[in-house]
Amino acid sequence: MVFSEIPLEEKQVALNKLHSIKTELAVRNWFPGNSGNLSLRVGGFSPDQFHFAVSASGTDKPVNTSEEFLFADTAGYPCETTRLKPCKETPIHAKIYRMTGCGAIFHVHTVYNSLLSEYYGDQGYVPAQGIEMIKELGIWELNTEIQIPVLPNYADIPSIAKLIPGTFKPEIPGILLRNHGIFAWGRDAFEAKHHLEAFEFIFEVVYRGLLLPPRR
Ligand SMILES: CSCCC(=O)C(=O)COP(=O)(O)O
Ligand SMILES: [Zn+2]
Repeated sequence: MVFSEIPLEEKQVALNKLHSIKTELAVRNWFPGNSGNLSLRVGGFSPDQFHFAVSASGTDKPVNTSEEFLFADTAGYPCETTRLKPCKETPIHAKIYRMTGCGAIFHVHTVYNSLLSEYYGDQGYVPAQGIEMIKELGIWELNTEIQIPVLPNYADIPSIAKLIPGTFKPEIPGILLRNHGIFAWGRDAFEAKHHLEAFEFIFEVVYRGLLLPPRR
């Protein structure tokens, strides 16, 4: 489907949805220092052609303006005339859409995801086991260990995007950038938010668990 064929109504619904999620996550202080970005796919999907609404770069997320989002194409380029620039991590969003066919991707920097991605960065994943919240990622095996991939935090974002296929685990709807933040995705905005919340809960449990003294 070409961009102009996507109904205006669908585009407006996507923008409204992203705006309300942005507001909700900002209240939790999940966008400190202008960090983080959000995207939501619109129209049909094929790995070679899709479009998504994405945060404009450098916006102060807790502040509401009329210039928060724009639409980008498969390559991450704007597909409309706008003075806004897509977020710096748009090539990562585009790569995740291409690989997963998901419907929404949310990226946040938090203290827990930053600390754990650095702590476990050398081994390339954050391990988590026996935490009930893992079920919210759609993984129901009892006491299973999940491994949340950690990618290097290169300054050149397309170089990070190229590494995604090598670390991608279809059962884990998220990846970390080392000492940077998480990208969590889902079939739609509801599921992506749900996954993001589950990851952040898991990170807090893992982090706090590392601080507990050994049992006597
Ligand atoms: C401390 S923010 C550095 C850029 C970044 O990682 C981010 O998530 C925000 O980038 P944007 O282009 O969306 O402003
Ligand atoms: Zn970031």
